[in-house]
Amino acid sequence: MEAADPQSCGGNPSYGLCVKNGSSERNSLQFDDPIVKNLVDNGRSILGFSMTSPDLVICSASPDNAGISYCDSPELFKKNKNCYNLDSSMELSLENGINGPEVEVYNVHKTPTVKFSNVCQTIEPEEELVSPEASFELHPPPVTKDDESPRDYSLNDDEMLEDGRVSQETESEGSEDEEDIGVEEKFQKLKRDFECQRKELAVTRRELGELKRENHKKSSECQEAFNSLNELQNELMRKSMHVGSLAFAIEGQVKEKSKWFTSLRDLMRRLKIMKMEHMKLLEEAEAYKKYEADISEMGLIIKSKMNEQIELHEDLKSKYVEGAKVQKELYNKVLELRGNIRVFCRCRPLNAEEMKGGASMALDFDSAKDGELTVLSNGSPKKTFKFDAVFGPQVEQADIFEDTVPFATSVLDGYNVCIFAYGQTGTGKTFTMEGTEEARGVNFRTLEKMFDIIKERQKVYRYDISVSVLEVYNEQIRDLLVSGNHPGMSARRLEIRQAGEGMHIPGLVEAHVNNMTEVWEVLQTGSNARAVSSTNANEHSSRSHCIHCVMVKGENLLNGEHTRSKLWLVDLAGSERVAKTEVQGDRLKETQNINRSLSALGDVISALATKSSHIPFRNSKLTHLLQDSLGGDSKTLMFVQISPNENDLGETICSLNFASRVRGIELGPPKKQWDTIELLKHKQMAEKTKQELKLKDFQIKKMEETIHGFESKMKEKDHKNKTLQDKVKELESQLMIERKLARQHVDSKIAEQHQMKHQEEQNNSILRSTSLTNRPLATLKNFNDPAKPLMENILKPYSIPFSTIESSIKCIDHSEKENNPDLADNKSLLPKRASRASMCTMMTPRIPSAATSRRNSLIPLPSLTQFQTPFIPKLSNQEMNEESETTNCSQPLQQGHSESPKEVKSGVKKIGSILRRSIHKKGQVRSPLQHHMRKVGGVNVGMEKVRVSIGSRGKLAQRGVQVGNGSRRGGGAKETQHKNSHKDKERAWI
Ligand SMILES: Nc1ncnc2c1ncn2[C@@H]1O[C@H](COP(=O)(O)OP(=O)(O)OP(=O)(O)O)[C@@H](O)[C@H]1O
Repeated sequence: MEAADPQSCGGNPSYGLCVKNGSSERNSLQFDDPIVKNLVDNGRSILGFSMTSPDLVICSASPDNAGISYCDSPELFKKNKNCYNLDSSMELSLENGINGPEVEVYNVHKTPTVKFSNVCQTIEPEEELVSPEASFELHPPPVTKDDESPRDYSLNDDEMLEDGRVSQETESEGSEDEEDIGVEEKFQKLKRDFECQRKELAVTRRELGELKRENHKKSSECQEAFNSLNELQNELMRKSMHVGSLAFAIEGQVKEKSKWFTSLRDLMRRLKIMKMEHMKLLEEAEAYKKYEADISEMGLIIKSKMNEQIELHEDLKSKYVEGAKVQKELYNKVLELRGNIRVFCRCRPLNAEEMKGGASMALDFDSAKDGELTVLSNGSPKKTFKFDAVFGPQVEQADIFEDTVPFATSVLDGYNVCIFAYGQTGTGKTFTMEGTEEARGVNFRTLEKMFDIIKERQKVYRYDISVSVLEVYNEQIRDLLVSGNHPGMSARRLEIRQAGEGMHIPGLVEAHVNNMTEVWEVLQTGSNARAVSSTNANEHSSRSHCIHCVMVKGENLLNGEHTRSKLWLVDLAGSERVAKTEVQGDRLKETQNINRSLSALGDVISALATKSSHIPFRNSKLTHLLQDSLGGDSKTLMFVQISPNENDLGETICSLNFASRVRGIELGPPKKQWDTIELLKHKQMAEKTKQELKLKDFQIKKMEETIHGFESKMKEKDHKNKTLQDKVKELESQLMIERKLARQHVDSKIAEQHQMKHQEEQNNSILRSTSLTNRPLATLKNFNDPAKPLMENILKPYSIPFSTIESSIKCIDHSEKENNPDLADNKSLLPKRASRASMCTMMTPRIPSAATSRRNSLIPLPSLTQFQTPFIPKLSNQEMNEESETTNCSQPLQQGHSESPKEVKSGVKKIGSILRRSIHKKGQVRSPLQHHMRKVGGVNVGMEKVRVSIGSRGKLAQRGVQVGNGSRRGGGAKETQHKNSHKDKERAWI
């Protein structure tokens, strides 16, 4: 069967069916209705389904029949315009399926429109949809009135006869001039043709009936698909709602989580700071521990030193005991010497001149060993003197010094010692004291001995020796070590001052000597500077009293004792008789001064001998200077020098008498000359050390206290750290509990939602059943009557006013729901939503919704906005109400009159694309969406992370959904079968 070409049919605007016979004869059945032409055109309907294929509906916007789509191809439209009457239009409704009798043709002033259904867009244009698939809902087509019987496009026999008659009349009128026989034959032929055509028409009618039935089948399948599509949309809607609520819950959880994280971060920072402080305190504590260890080490060292000192002290004590013994022995010897003044008598030998003059010896030295000296007069003993020692003319310098050594020792022991030589001029005083280079005198030897002893004592004692050399010349003190002081020259006068430690001459040069070389130089310097002149008695007579003052500072290294002692080595000027020496001028003056000072010395000695209360030390410079040595607390050694010449006997006896008086002086026990300054210094040092020890003890106590304080602080810090760590742990545990509670809350919400949905569905089903029961029995009969068209049965329940659905759509603001789960959970809104969903669930066999997988992102797909913008705004409230009303009315095909063809086109396109996409999504894996969501990137990253963190919850939710659908599990096998069949159908459609 082919659609007849209008042009081939004589250019008549009317159309018909051309039937090919087996004899290749082409008979055409012409119809005025262009729809019939469309039905048979190329075996495919421009309505979108094939007349020859059982696959039925191919969506006009389907890419499979893009070139044959209905009304969306301008070419076809143009072609149709060219082919049909320009003014004619048609209007088909797929809502009622492709039902031949239901196809109505309108001739004039009709706009070709196609009404799939009243597409109910549940999502407002401004809404942020979660899923485009969930954003629309296709409602079943409006009800076709039962009383509207489908128009039968078949031609009646009468009409055909009339047509034949008409054609016969026209032919007969046209063939008046033809022959009668031919007419009869033609008539018969035409009659036969007519009969054939009638038969063919009957066949065609049967075929048309078959086509109708097939059409019914296809329409029922289409309705099923439509219902399943609605079901899927509703499921998608529910899922999107669920996803929105989940997203809101997640957002809340994320916010709470961020708060917890910030608090946790703060706590961690505090903990870090506390840890840093703890580390610092630990370091300080370690440092203090080190200090403590150092202090303990110091204490140990001090203790060891103390022990050493104690040992040394003990050693010194023992040594001191030994020294004390020696000292006692020496003291006993001194006592044996009758006091502290020892007098040695030395007689010089006769000089060559005296020997020439035949001088005789006036002294007897036979008992000299016993310290006795006998003065002879004319060969007979005149007087005997007893001295500590008597040295004859042949006694050498060294022998004399042997008895002098103890005085040197006494000086280093801290005693003041005075060794002086007294005697007549020229008797050898200078020789005894100074000596010569070959025969050193007492001065040199004493100092030498002293240095020897110092060397011996250097490990125990430390000495400082300085030497001053001065002379008393004409009652003036002269410093012989000052350069430029020449004899006879006026020099700066030195005065004697009384100091704490004795007599002191300010400005006197003190030459420090460390060895005998230096001593010799000093002695030579002084000797050279001494005033010496030649007299009758002595070629080199000393005209002054020469005094060597050796100052000794000793320090006992063991006990720290300091001593300051003096050794006076005095070479007195020789007494002489003026008449005898016959001196004049300066020599006389010098002699007078010398004798005066010697007389003063004699007076002092006499006073000391008689223990006079007044000792005239100040009568002369000499006695004043030797006050310490003669005073009693020093040791004195006097060499009384005598001449053996009988001519000098008088002077000898005077000298011996003087010496005898000196020897008779009983001086008190010598006193050790302690260095009081050093003693004071040591006392101060001892006090200082005591104070330092006290301070150190105080510091040690303070350090111990600080260490104790730090330890207590450390303990406090440790306690604080522990408490903080416990707090952190508590907070973490609280956070975990909160997370668990939030998860449980979300899961419970999801479960509640599912339960609510389930209940609502049940309620709605009950309501629908009640509404069905309230319906007329005829309708129910029709519904249950399989002979009736399925669309009639299906579309009946959709008589619910659409305004309620629309209002429910309006009321549900998805954006608000997503941001406010309470709103989403609002029970007042749920029935509206449920009423919309129930329209699909009640009347169609329930297609179990497969557990739709969660979307990978919550952001809307780009296609949604494209879809919403042109289409959704058109569905205003009024329009929707109108549409719902018109849906209820008997003319469903007139609903789209208010819409322009372009809008309808775009709407149809979008609906088709959405349907295709949703079916494609249902039939295929959701990978495209996932792929798309992965591409979304930046915005979705945060939520993606959150999703990862709540993945288990998502699973739980999915489980919850499955649990919520537990009632469906009973028919699980059936459902799966149904699913598979449904999917197979979808694939077949695609
Ligand atoms: N024991 C002695 N052995 C040898 N020579 C001596 C001895 N004593 C004195 N002489 C000599 O006698 C001389 C005079 O001696 P010295 O100058 O020492 O006497 P003096 O007492 O100091 O006289 P003055 O009082 O005038 O100074 C010197 O030449 C000295 O060498």
